Amino acid sequence: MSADKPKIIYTLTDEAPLLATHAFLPIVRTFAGAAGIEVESSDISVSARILAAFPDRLTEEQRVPDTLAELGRLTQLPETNIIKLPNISASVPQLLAAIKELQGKGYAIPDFPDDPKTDEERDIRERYGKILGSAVNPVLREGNSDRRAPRAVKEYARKHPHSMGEWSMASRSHVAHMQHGDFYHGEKSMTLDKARKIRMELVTENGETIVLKPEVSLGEGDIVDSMFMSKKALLEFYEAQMEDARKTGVMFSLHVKATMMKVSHPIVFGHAVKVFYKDAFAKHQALFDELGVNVNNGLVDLYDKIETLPSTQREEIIKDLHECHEHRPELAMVDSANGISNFHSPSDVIVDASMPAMIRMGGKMYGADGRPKDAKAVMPESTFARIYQEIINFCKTNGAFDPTTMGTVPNVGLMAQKAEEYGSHDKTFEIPEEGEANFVDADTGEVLLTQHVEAGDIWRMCTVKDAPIRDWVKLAVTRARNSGMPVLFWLDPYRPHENELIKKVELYLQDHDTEGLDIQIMSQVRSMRYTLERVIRGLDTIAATGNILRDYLTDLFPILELGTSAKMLSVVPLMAGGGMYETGAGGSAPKHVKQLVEENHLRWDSLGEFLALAVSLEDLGIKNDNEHAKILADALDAATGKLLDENKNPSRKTGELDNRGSQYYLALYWAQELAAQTEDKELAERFAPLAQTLAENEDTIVRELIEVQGSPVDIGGYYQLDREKADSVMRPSKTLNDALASVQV
Ligand SMILES: NC(=O)C1=CN([C@@H]2O[C@H](COP(=O)(O)OP(=O)(O)OC[C@H]3O[C@@H](n4cnc5c(N)ncnc54)[C@H](OP(=O)(O)O)[C@@H]3O)[C@@H](O)[C@H]2O)C=CC1
Ligand SMILES: O=C(O)CCC(=O)C(=O)O
Ligand SMILES: [Mg+2]
Repeated sequence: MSADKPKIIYTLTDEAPLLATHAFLPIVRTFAGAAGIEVESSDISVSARILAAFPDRLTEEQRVPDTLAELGRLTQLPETNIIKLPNISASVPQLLAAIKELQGKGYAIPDFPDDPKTDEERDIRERYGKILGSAVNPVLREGNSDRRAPRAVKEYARKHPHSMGEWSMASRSHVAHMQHGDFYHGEKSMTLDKARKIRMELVTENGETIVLKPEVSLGEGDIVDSMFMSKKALLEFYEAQMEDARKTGVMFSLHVKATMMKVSHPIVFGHAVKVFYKDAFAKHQALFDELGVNVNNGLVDLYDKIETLPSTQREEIIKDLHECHEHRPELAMVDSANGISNFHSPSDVIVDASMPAMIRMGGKMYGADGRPKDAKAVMPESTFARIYQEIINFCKTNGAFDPTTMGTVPNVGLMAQKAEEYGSHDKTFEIPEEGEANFVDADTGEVLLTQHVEAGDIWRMCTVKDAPIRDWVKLAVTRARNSGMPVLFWLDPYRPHENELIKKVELYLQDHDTEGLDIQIMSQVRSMRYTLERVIRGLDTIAATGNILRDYLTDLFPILELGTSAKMLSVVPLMAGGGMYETGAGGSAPKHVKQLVEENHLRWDSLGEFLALAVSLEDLGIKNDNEHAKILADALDAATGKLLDENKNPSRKTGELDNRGSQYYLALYWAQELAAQTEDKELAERFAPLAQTLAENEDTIVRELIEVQGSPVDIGGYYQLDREKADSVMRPSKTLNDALASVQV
């Protein structure tokens, strides 16, 4: 293989996207290979990341390289081209399940120490800590985010609108957030006048200094925030909201992002569970402590830990838990058939996807009886929760959005170099005792920002570097120019952090030619209102937002506009010059894996991946001056358009065309486009036979892909698939496989 052969790095991730890759990668390799492009896979699944963390516990054959670290290094090189599929951002219950599966497969990795006591346990806990939550994205996303629905996708949604629940003026659904004592309330922020090393320390009431983070190095012009959430205020808020929901007879639901805010939100989640079941906790606290029950990991943790108890004792606890429901509101359910409630696990309800689903369903969630009902959506932190109340108000007044006429809301999101909450993971602390929580200049001893905190409060530092802000502003201007759409910066001058950002945005906009562009800055709530007024008139508006709103809005609008965020194009122009091409915003869809395993039907839509690959190839073509890559990219774009026109997306129902069938049609149209193009005769000739074989055998291939459906399949694991088994499940058409294998590479 020549050293300078252009290369795409294709990530292997988890769950549904990984299964889809088993079918799609051979297609990609066939097409790219014929054009002289190398496609290298890189396993960043949660299981691979676990194994990479414990080489000392594994045999030589079992060891795997630290691919994430390697990919992180590559993001710094201008030639890097990565296709990044959604991966599991693991909660503790997911991590525990993955560990158990790997141990069962003979890997001598250690148990997860929830409450480490020895040095060895602390070391293990630290290694696992790096795998938990959003561990991949902050490393790879070394650029800002550009997410949008391409025109063809938007037109498809207009022609084939998804279902939308009705909204009524009488809907009782609403958002509840804290009014004081949350991160928004007490936030302090500053732009650094010079490069500084900052220490995070707590000076307790009795004068002791506890260093929580010895040093964070920041540069001149970087923004740094200190914020805390008061435990006392949080508990009072939960109590009041639960009582309000009970009295008014509306269902209670909790929406957090325990994966991305992997330190703070599990704590916030755990408090909700403890308040809801406070009588049972009061009665059994000593036993729960002894058992090491930690409901920050969900009620599932409690149920697992009491498994070891004698049955009478266990049943008494369960009875006491059930009794709490008598004095509490009805809880929203994740899986009513199996009694799985919103409190079961912190990663079952993830706010970016769960709130749009509720809004799409006319403001409803499922109750214990399996019926959709109005719900109180509790999001303690008010900083971003307010946007959801604004859109709910809008729907109550104007009714549900109409996908056939609504405008589109692309996003330009600030996230590079661990911007904002992405960088807070190792700078978030649960405060051990009352005192002053200070940011101190490690060289001069100067106190830069200070907060008065109490035991149990959550205190954190968020930072955003200056260079990513410049890059974000540039990306927003470029998108405004290329799309002709107005850009709104969703920034709230009352929030100290965003006020610092506003100053920079105003300054850096001056570096660009903005003549004729419509660029405005508005607070989040006003931005939402302004955008929605345009949306219902069919007008498009780019949202330029910070990292959390990037995450929230890039599920919210696509889910309303397209039915799923998986149909979106998601590009990360890496600041060092390379590119990362992601697939929509949708997650890794555990429910889809269940359907595949039980019925051999994969409803996962790989459209986002097709769109990402086309841009990746285009970029490769431009940067390497590689005509083949450009032709492949154009042909793939056209093929994706045809796929949408012909409506060959996966069906949700077993027995109909699924992900594999959709990929077959993509390969057919792609080969046909290549065979038909006249720019490169050799490439046309290479693909003509494939186009012909795939077309001639359409009935056979589709039959082979559909007739296997309907019965369970074995993929050899959940977190670590058996590659061969997964290949055979995901590639059941011999005719298709032979046709692909016949292409000369
Ligand atoms: N970029 C990344 O790496 C991301 C990773 N995640 C991770 O994914 C996991 C699950 O996240 P969660 O938020 O619960 O979301 P899910 O993956 O469960 O997605 C929510 C729903 O959206 C629909 N959906 C999502 N993607 C597709 C697709 N490609 N084709 C068709 N439908 C799709 C499915 O609806 P239906 O079931 O009705 O078919 C799915 O159940 C978590 O571990 C999370 O951290 C989440 C977001 C981004
Ligand atoms: O980083 C994560 O954990 C989730 C990312 C996500 O949901 C997104 O980027 O849309
Ligand atoms: Mg998201």
